Amino acid sequence: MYKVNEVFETIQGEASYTGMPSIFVRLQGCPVGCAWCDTKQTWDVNDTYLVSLETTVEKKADSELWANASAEDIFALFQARGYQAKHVVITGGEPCMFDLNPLCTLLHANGYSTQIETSGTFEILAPAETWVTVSPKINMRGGYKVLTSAMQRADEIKHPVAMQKHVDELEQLFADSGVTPKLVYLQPISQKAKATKLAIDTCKAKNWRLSVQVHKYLGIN
Ligand SMILES: C[S@@+](CC[C@H](N)C(=O)[O-])C[C@H]1O[C@@H](n2cnc3c(N)ncnc32)[C@H](O)[C@@H]1O
Ligand SMILES: Nc1nc2[nH]cc(C(=O)O)c2c(=O)[nH]1
Ligand code: SF4
Ligand SMILES: [Mg+2]
Repeated sequence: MYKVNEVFETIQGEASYTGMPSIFVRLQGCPVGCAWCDTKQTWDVNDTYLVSLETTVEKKADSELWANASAEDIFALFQARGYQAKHVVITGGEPCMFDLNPLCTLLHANGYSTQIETSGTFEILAPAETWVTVSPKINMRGGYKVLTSAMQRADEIKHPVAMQKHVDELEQLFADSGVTPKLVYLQPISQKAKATKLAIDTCKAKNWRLSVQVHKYLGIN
């Protein structure tokens, strides 16, 4: 069973798939502890907040409510809701705390493409066709380390930045892991002007790409 915080249909707002109509499945639970995390409501799994899957879909605001659901339950929900998007983004929380093979395999068999948003701190259990976005978490409170296997599996790296230290840590990770990723995105933390300038200047200098969380500028999910 997967622990589901929310399911919604929107436009992917980050990195290579920006602009792609997508169904988001946000899973509950994350021990990594990024100070600037924009989804802190997904960190804890509290049995007091266990609800039905329907309830999580009808959320009007971020909350810690979550539901147990199988891959089949989640797919049935897409059909019941009449979602039209054919790309599914599995995020969290930290989705790689779950075995994502059953969900991705079922979705691929039904004509969907899949993408995972992960911190790279847990083994990635998903089919080869799944697009993997690793947003490596370096020196966060929870003390988790980015796995070299995650760096090797990544189709793209997306790194939130607010200060030069974050850029330096990323380059150190590339050196330590021996992985030189093909696609590197810098994402300004929380749309701050200083973070955005740093990201643009660094992208120009290193031939990396900018990812600006388009959904936040648009005021949509
Ligand atoms: C909320 S995380 C969930 C998936 C997974 N735990 C991870 O960190 O990749 C989804 C994406 O949002 C990014 N993110 C979280 N808070 C952010 C913020 N305040 N500003 C910019 N990006 C942020 C993360 O780095 C990650 O790329
Ligand atoms: N529109 C939209 N795009 C996103 N890309 C990654 C997101 C995430 O929270 O993982 C996200 C999100 O929450 N909304
Ligand atoms: S790893 Fe992802 S969900 Fe977990 S705290 Fe960091 S940004 Fe938030
Ligand atoms: Mg988000």
